[in-house]
Amino acid sequence: MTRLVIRGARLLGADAADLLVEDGVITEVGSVSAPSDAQVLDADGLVALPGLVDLHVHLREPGREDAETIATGSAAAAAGGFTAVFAMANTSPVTDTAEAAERVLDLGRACGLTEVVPVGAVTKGLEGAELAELGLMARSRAKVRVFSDDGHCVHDARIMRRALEYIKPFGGVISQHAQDPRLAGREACCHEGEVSGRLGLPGWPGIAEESVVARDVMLARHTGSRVHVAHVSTAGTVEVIRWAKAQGIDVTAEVTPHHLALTTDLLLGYDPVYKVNPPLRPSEDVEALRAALADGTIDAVATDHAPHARQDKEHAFVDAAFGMLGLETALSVVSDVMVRSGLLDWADVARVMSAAPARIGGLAHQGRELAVGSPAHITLVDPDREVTVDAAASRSRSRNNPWHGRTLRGAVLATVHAGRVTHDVRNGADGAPTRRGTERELTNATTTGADL
Ligand SMILES: NC(=O)N[C@@H](CC(=O)O)C(=O)O
Ligand SMILES: [Zn+2]
Ligand SMILES: [Zn+2]
Repeated sequence: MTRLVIRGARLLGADAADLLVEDGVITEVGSVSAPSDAQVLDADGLVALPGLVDLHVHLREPGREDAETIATGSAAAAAGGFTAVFAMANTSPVTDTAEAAERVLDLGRACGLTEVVPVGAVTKGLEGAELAELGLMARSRAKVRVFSDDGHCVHDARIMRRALEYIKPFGGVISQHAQDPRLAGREACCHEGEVSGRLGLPGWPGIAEESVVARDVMLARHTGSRVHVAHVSTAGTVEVIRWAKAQGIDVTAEVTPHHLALTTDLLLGYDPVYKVNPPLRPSEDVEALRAALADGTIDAVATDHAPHARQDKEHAFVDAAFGMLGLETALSVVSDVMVRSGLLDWADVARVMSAAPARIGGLAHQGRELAVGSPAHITLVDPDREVTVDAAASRSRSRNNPWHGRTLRGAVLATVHAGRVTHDVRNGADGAPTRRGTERELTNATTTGADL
């Protein structure tokens, strides 16, 4: 039996306590006398959250292992406090078959640093024309429940309707990248507004998102099925979701840390690190997103971690790839922007970064209260620790980190996944030994030949 004792953690809504973990399950909460064979993790003064769950990451494997692999992405996830991540289907080949989904699942398990849950494509090849094998993916070992063409919008209303009907019997959900392709064309690369005018860049208007979300909530109502709105970025979308929820429509939504914190004016320096889809919006939108996360209109925070190799990102703004890293900084950004301002407390963070995403994604064993009988997925947070982000220190294989050089308050110090410590910053100076340890495990455990 493997045993772990977590000493003196601040549990939500309770006093500090020790946790005894045996074979991956919490077996005692209170004052625990450590068995002699137990590993001990000091959590004095740290907030213990249920392991964080990310509904939206891009791990790039298979196809773009030069940007990220399931191994490097898993290491970044563990460092960010995540015990489960949903890997988007826009890989090469696309995750649009049961075999492809099982392969992602198996690669994630071989790493063992976090649960890697494959997202299935809605349409074959993400082409928007023909439904993918939704039922086969759902019935596979990967038990796919979340389907998304993310990177592309399921823009054909008839396909969206069919997909919603199809996934309803097995409790699936469609995560929609809401972007009307006619209102925000391929060339659109920043928010349509004053800044796009000044920069002379083609704009992506908020209505391109809002109009698709309005249509989709009506399709969800019509089919009685479930829609999840990926990376909500505008105040107008928040209004639509608020209305839909008030009608009892089965809709959920996520917001990214970057849309909660960063605004369009960062683009004035033409730095492609800030190029992302949907684009950074003006501060009025950012304010509305924060308020919506605080009042529950937006259910979850999801990173949309989107690593890109240098040769794809370091271009003139119009030509650079869309996307930014997010896994390692998410908790710190949420702490800095939402907790310090008093908009959320730590119990709310547990809800929006763990319980809600676990529920939306259908993971019954994740997002659970830290109590006897729960699986030991635990994230230990120091709410007062200041971190200055260093892109070069990332576990990710890519360096498109918009937080580089910024100081954020609140940080993940350790992560426990299924009873195993997958990250511990204090395990030596600046976390370096942890990192080496992690990398050794990774190179041993994967077949990708990742030269970490
Ligand atoms: N968010 C992004 O800017 N890019 C994502 C795709 C997506 O989430 O739409 C990517 O795959 O790089
Ligand atoms: Zn997207
Ligand atoms: Zn995405």
